Amino acid sequence: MNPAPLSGLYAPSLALVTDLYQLTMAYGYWQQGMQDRQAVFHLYFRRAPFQGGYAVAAGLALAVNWLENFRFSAEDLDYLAGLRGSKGTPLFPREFLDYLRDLKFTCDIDAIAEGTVVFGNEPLIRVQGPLLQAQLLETALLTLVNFQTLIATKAARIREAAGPTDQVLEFGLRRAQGFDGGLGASRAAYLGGVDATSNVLAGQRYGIPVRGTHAHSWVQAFGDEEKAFAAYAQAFPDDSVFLVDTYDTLEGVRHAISVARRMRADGHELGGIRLDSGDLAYLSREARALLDEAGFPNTRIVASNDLEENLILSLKSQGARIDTWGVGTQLVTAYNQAALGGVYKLAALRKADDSDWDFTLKLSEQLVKTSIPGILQVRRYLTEYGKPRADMLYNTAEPLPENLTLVDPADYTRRRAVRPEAQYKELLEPIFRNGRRVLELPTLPESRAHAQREVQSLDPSIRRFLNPHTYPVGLELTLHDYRDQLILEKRPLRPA
Ligand SMILES: Nc1ncnc2c1ncn2[C@@H]1O[C@H](COP(=O)(O)OP(=O)(O)OP(=O)(O)O)[C@@H](O)[C@H]1O
Ligand SMILES: O=P(O)(O)OC[C@H]1O[C@H](OP(=O)(O)OP(=O)(O)O)[C@H](O)[C@@H]1O
Ligand SMILES: O=C(O)c1cccnc1
Repeated sequence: MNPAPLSGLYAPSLALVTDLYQLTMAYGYWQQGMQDRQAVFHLYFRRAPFQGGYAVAAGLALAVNWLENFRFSAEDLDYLAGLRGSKGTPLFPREFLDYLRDLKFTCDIDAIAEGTVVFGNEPLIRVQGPLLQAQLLETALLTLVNFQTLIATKAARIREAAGPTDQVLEFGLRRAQGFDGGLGASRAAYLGGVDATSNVLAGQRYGIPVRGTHAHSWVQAFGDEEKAFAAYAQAFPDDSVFLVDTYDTLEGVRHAISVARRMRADGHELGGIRLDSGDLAYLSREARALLDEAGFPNTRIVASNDLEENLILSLKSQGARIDTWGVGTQLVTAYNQAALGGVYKLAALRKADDSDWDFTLKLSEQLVKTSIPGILQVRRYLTEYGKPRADMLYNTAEPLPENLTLVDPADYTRRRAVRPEAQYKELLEPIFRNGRRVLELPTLPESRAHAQREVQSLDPSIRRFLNPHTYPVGLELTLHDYRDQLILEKRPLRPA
């Protein structure tokens, strides 16, 4: 189960998941007769989130699902017909709305597979097609890819801290940014590396394994911890994890052990205990000792309480004996970085007489924020062991020189020569041609497995949380020179 069916939580048509200005620009292009000029847009972010060294690309399957359902329904058009400008006249004439009604999606889309590690300035999605259509895709593509990539990256960091063998459970729904935030976060968190979610709707929609323990209310409802545990064990004799901190954590562990003994006499094993407050390092060590002494070395210790990657690392360094991490708020809200600042920029436009491309850029006072012109591809060079070594952005509309040089877009004096024999792969792959999907997308578990291999293939210096190394992403020299020339042409010469 991969793309979300566009039903239930959503309206049947989602073309109105956009900003008004996309539609006003679309109308303007149509009025000017520019609607079918071929255009190229790139979707990319400038800096990896969480001050980290990488991001995990995510959201493509949701974007594909949205694109395959892209159409303006009768209700959408009725609504747009009712919009008025400040003088009270209709914003959009009927002829334009008829045009939207008959609009067929015909773009070519290339994208980087979900789960791939990506870096600043790299197009995750490249859209080539009629200007009006390509413009209309901006907002929804950004909404989907920014959030999914943000949360998948956070999950990958939490997975990194927990290590390959601990279990990581996502418990965030109650603290998420609404139903849709919770659903999307559960998907992205699974893709990024958590093992399961407590979010049942995400389980149903995406096939993510669902897991859980019980709340304090369960214990409170019985008033007596042992009775509460025994009752839970009666309901789920082979699937019980007892929350032991309602009154006194270590007393709670003793009560759990006493119930676990009775369960064993009946042929069942206690799955685990959960700690949700207090000093998790100390309490988990003490709990482990009590469980081991009592003959329950395989009973798992789950911890929760505002956990995130740095806290997990700290708990591990304190010798915590936690083997299952329940992570909610910090993961699904990407607590320390509210959003990924991905952008969608026009990079090429056919000339009015269709004779050639004009490559376009958006200037900025800061060079790093100036966009990159061209019809870009991302080429990833690999070490002899197949690990990422450096990425090159190049313009596919121009011939590549024989000797390739990468130029750091933030500092043109930093360059690397590409060895001619270096192995590489092209990251942007065709997803749509002329509006038709040409690639079977991987399933969500396949993308998740890909993400884990990808993150592990990065050098630890790039994966670390504190001051990670910058992975080299360079512009191919002729692209760099061309961009520089365009910047100089466009930048006004100010008086000294
Ligand atoms: N050994 C530890 N080292 C660092 N941080 C810890 C340690 N143990 C717990 N924490 C974290 O400290 C924060 C505060 O936990 P603590 O249980 O003291 O307060 P609390 O959440 O207010 O407790 P309660 O749920 O009882 O109100 C949580 O994020 C928790 O995960
Ligand atoms: O801390 P988070 O990372 O967000 O993980 C989710 C939290 O949600 C629950 O607490 P809550 O107080 O809502 O309910 P409970 O403790 O009674 O289950 C759970 O016990 C976790 O502490
Ligand atoms: O199952 C759990 O333990 C759980 C679920 C949601 C939030 N906190 C904990």
